[in-house]
Amino acid sequence: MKKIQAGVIGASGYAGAELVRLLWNHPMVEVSGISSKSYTGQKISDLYPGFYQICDMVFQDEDSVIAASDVVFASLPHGLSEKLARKCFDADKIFIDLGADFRLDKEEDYAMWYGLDYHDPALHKESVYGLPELFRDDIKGKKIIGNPGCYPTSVALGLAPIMKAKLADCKHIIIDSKSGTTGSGKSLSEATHFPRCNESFAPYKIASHRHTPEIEQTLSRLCDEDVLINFTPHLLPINRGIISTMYVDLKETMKVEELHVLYEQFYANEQFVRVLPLGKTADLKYIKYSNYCDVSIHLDERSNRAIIVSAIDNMVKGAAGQAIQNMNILFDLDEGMGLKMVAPSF
Ligand SMILES: NC(=O)C1=CN([C@@H]2O[C@H](COP(=O)(O)OP(=O)(O)OC[C@H]3O[C@@H](n4cnc5c(N)ncnc54)[C@H](OP(=O)(O)O)[C@@H]3O)[C@@H](O)[C@H]2O)C=CC1
Ligand SMILES: CC(=O)N[C@@H](CCC(=O)OP(=O)(O)O)C(=O)O
Repeated sequence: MKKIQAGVIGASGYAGAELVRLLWNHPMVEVSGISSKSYTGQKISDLYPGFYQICDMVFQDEDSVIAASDVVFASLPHGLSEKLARKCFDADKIFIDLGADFRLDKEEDYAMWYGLDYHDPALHKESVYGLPELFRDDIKGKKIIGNPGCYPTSVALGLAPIMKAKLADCKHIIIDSKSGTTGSGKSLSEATHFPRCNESFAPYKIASHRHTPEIEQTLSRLCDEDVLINFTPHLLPINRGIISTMYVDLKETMKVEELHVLYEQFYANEQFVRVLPLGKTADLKYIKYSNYCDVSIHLDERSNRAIIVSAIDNMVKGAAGQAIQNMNILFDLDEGMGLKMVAPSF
């Protein structure tokens, strides 16, 4: 069978380079081209020596990558993807955007939280929010995918069974998330500078993080009611991983065993969401470098408050791995192809 020609725009960035790493080992993919503006003409292996003698591809311009590809992944700062998506759409190529440009249904949310406008609104009607476990049927047959944000992936997978069963008090959901520093990309920033973040731990963007509308959009869609959250991200002094602890007041009195059964049934057919046995707690250790999302179920019986913990690798399930899952769906392949790696245990 002919291999899929897959190109990566923004392959010099963290999420882009992770895409190249994963696509390189995908049995049905040939990496057709990689782009960077700052490193055009240089090899990816010069920038990231882990690729040396395995993938010594040279960074090209964006148009050359698009021309050579059946599917184009874009991993760029927000606001740069619309024009590329238009080129791909008109050329009948699939476009998978790792940024936020195709994630939000309402243009006013994008304007409010990202300070940007849609320049090609018609294109957004052709796109779909690509969270496979929750919206798989909507993804099939689409040409433009808005790959979910990293925090929103961990939250949506963690809360979907409760939301779908309409068990949550939708106006009082508290989400406390922690991310490793690769979440902020390769640019040098004060917050992620080693002596600043090492041996430190603090929340940031309290009540103002741009993932808030994306999380509310997904949770509202699942329960058919307007959801209001308090979302507090924290910066963890580690490279990879997101752990989200979520507090939900339940409308009915439940036993933790009942809640656990609800989750086990909801995710019974999902290969990348692992509902942990009761008594276990999701832990970044066991999902790093993998496409798995671990979810552990807890209940404070005194307050009838469910406490759900989810863990993902922000670079894999939170970005590149999920994007490849979407590609597999669109090309009618096994959804887990190229993604079934087990996390290292130490
Ligand atoms: N890091 C993460 O955990 C996650 C990231 N994402 C999203 O993925 C996207 C990429 O993020 P990340 O890899 O972390 O970011 P990086 O800063 O590491 O990489 C950004 C990439 O964009 C390119 N770029 C920057 N400015 C421009 C420009 N003006 N024109 C063309 N290319 C440009 C850079 O290329 P150059 O070499 O030319 O500088 C680089 O390849 C973002 O939208 C981010 O929100 C999504 C989920 C998780
Ligand atoms: C630690 C850190 O800085 N994380 C980033 C996560 C956002 C990200 O990666 O962008 P997406 O919207 O594409 O998911 C942040 O808080 O902005």
